[in-house]
Amino acid sequence: MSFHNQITGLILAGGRGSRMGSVDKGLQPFRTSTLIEHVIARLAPQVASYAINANRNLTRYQELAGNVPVLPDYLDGYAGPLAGLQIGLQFCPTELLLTVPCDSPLLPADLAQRLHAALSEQHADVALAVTMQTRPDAATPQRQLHPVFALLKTSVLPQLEAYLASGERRMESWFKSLRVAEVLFEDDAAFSNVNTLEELQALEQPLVPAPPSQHDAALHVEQAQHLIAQQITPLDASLTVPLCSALDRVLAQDVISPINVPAYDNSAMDGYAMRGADLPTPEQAQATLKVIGIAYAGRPCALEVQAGDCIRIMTGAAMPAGCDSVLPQELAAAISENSVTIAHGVIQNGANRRFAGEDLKQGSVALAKGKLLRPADLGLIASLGLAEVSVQRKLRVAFFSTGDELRAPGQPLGQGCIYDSNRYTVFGMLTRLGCEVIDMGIVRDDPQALDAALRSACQQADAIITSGGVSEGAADYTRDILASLGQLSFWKLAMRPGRPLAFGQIRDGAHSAWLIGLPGNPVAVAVSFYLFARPALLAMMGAQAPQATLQARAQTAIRKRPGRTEYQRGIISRGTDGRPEVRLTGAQGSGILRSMTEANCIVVLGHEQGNVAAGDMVDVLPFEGLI
Ligand SMILES: Nc1nc2c(c(=O)[nH]1)N[C@H]1C(S)=C(S)[C@@H](COP(=O)(O)OP(=O)(O)OC[C@H]3O[C@@H](n4cnc5c(N)ncnc54)[C@H](O)[C@@H]3O)O[C@H]1N2
Ligand code: MOO
Ligand SMILES: [Mg+2]
Repeated sequence: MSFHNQITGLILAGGRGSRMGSVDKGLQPFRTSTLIEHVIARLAPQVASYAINANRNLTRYQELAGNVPVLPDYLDGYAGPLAGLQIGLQFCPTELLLTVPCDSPLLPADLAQRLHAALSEQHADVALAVTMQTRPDAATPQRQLHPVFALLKTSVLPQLEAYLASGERRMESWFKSLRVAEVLFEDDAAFSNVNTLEELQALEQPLVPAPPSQHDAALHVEQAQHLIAQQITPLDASLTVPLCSALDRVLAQDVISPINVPAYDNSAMDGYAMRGADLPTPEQAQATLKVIGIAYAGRPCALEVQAGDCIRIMTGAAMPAGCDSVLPQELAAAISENSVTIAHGVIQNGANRRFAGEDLKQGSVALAKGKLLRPADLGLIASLGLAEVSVQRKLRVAFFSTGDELRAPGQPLGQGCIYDSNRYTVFGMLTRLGCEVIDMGIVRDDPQALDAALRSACQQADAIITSGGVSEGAADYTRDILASLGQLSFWKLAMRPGRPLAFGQIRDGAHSAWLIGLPGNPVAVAVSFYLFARPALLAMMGAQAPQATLQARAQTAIRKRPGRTEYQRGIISRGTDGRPEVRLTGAQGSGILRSMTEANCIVVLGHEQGNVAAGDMVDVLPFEGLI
């Protein structure tokens, strides 16, 4: 049996938040949501189900987590984490309970898996996370226990209850009475918890932009993305287009609903509209109502029902005066030409009535500026009666490949030459992003040719995407020309593939354009486009389109060197237990484009991460929706 099925998660959110001014920590805003939502996103894939231990705002927690159990302490007076553990163990439906605090939003994705392995191997009662921390006052790293990150057997509950009954409340000293397995985690930051609002702010801004003098330092992926996001502002250019031309474009203004949707109360079923007051009581068992008229969608019935009356009604027809409930016709006990019989208990008072404005209220924001318009968005705008919509003008993006060895498909291939594939990958990605593309072909490895091509692109385009010539070879000129025409922001990244990438802005006369110089290797082109060109272009469009990662279990071990982020081509599928699992597509060389076409996702292995064992959870970026 997979370890997931044996583990119930418990998020400890029952503290006073004293050092944060007594706020409810789990509900504090963090990045785009709340602390606890980040914890849930990390914990949920690792466990069969989870509950929250909270002592305040119970309904709010329930709403955020989608109706998971929210358990207040059994002991009174904010008795600390052991009180949370007690109620968690009492509730726990599985053999094992995994606790995590609500204020550690970066908790490890492989926490459950690694604690579980140690617990089983060492036949322990509890497995705890440990990291090595170097404190300013100590010369060597010290072992730091994280007792709130614990995997426990539920069989320890009687021991915990006896300990609490003796008046004890300290967690670490209780653990001393148990068989404990300690598991060393490398990434200390994953256990960072937030005690003060200052710490929260510090965690919100972990990305320190590199100073301009450090162009040559290899930036972390997140630092580079942060620099791009800091520098790019949306173009201020919109136009009004007919609805059918707005698909895949970015909304330039909020769409405000001019009407209530639906505009009037109506029926959700074909059946009989009636007064809920006429439904039979248990004593009556049945009631027979007189059918006095018929209501169609688009043809309302003007009659008003009196006690004992009903009106035959079609789905979407306006509710007739006096009616508040609809009996679906298949639930009637008997139907004759002029009457319908209803048994007790088949519908509730108010059933099957759609209220005016239940979808959208007049004057409310139906869609927010920045939305990338998908088919359902067009439908929603149409449902408001709007035939046109204000969208961002299409981004104009010029692109070309660089390299003396490149030949266009369809041309003969000379000695030492290869076909230009990057331009077609880039064309596809730009087109999918809804850009107006300007294909400038192949440019030779020649500084003058490159200078001329970039100036011409700058005259025509908002952004320029090139490939090749950004590394340190004798024929790699892109960075130098970029620097001579404007400003190079950074070029070297701690990632693979895609180590070199030139990002900056160039000017020619009154025109300026952002330049993203992708590396030449074909897989590096695709990966770098995803990670840097896509967010940069979307930011220029003013679009809100975050990349969604998900987690999957690695089917095999993956080799990974800490100190750079790696992106490996993978195939994600549903495992025999119904959960996502991922395998690599084979050789990962950055020139092997075939393994990119075989893949349906990229496995993202974080900067600090080391080797991945088979069965570990890894982050995955699905291609669907990206390219
Ligand atoms: N001494 C070092 N050499 C290299 C390093 C390094 O750190 N030190 N980095 C390697 C990495 S990683 C990459 S990625 C490449 C990046 O190279 P460039 O951006 O300078 O690109 P080129 O040198 O022009 O070409 C590299 C490679 O890609 C092929 N290529 C180029 N354009 C296309 C195209 N349009 N279609 C298909 N294939 C293309 C080209 O023929 C080369 O094989 O540098 C490494 N070197
Ligand atoms: O960035 Mo390179 O793609 O590792 O060859
Ligand atoms: Mg090169």
